[in-house]
Amino acid sequence: MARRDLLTHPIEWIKGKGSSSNIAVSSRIRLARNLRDFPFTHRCDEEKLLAIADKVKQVISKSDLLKNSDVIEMDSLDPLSRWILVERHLISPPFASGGPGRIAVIDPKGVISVMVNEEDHLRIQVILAGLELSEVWRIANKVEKVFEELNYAFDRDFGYLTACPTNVGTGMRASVMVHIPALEMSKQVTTLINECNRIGLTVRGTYGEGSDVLGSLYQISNQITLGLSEEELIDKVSSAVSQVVAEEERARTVMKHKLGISLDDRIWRAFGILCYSRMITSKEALELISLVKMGSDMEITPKISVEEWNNLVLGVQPNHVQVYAGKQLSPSERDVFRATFLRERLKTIVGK
Ligand SMILES: Nc1ncnc2c1ncn2[C@@H]1O[C@H](COP(=O)(O)OP(=O)(O)OP(=O)(O)O)[C@@H](O)[C@H]1O
Repeated sequence: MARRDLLTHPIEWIKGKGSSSNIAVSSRIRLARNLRDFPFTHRCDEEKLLAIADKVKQVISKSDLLKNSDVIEMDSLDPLSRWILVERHLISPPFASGGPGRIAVIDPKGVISVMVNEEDHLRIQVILAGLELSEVWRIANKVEKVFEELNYAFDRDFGYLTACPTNVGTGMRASVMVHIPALEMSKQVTTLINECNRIGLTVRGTYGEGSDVLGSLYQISNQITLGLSEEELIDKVSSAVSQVVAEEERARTVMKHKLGISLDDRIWRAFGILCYSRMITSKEALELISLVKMGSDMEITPKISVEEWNNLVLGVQPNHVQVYAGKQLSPSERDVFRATFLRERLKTIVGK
């Protein structure tokens, strides 16, 4: 796939259709599965990794659900294109380093993506907008069935066997990306993280384990995979996220009462910088976009739809900027390009 096509390939979650999607941006389930007849990926030589990839490709070619998907060999993509897939949440950052037998399978709607030969032989991922883990689970289950003929490594006592013991059991991580600027501004995030940890959930940065939080986007997911059923884990994450959504809404109302005009001023200043700056880093842009989105939700600044917001968030990421520009840019040229991109996009949004 050409780089430009990677940017125009549909991705369902960007559209923002789904419950509470102004705060619960996207729901994701990933299932880790391994093939019984092969060692875990870190113990496989190149020949075995390629054999796994071949088996997966054969199954895909026969599957009604997946046969029209793009099957992308990581090593056939240049690094920039790989990072576009990461920024769009279709593959994980470690997978972008490529390697033999590493393929990404992406369905035409951009709902399903499967990483082959990541930490596990198969990492099945489904993402939809909003707090929609049950629907995501329904789809993930169907994808899981497609690959079942490859004979999953499964133990009657432990469940699905995975390369990292923390995933043994269901092999499932159910996560929801939440946009919580008001909880951040009112310094309630540490309490939220502690509360989540206490009930067996974990809070991660925007791009998963070990990544930074960008533009107040946090990922809440199950920590344990053993001892509870998939449905129980999904219920646990869903009800915690519903509470977080309610707390974020409450924090916004309290902030509006407490800060009044100074909150309006802060949000309008963010809006002004996005509309008029001539150079801007991705970090600053994401922080300001986050404030302006909250301002739009609170009817302080002009309406920005969830889809427009998601496109702004993706569009300011370093690799997206590079591809939009169509040529290699230095970091400061990127900042100039990003500022121009934002001015133009916001003009269109405000002019609607
Ligand atoms: N709710 C979500 N919406 C969109 N993208 C998500 C969501 N949750 C996770 N991701 C993306 O999935 C990728 C992997 O995230 P993370 O490392 O947390 O999960 P994992 O690979 O399932 O976990 P593990 O650490 O157990 O291997 C990241 O790029 C992250 O952006």
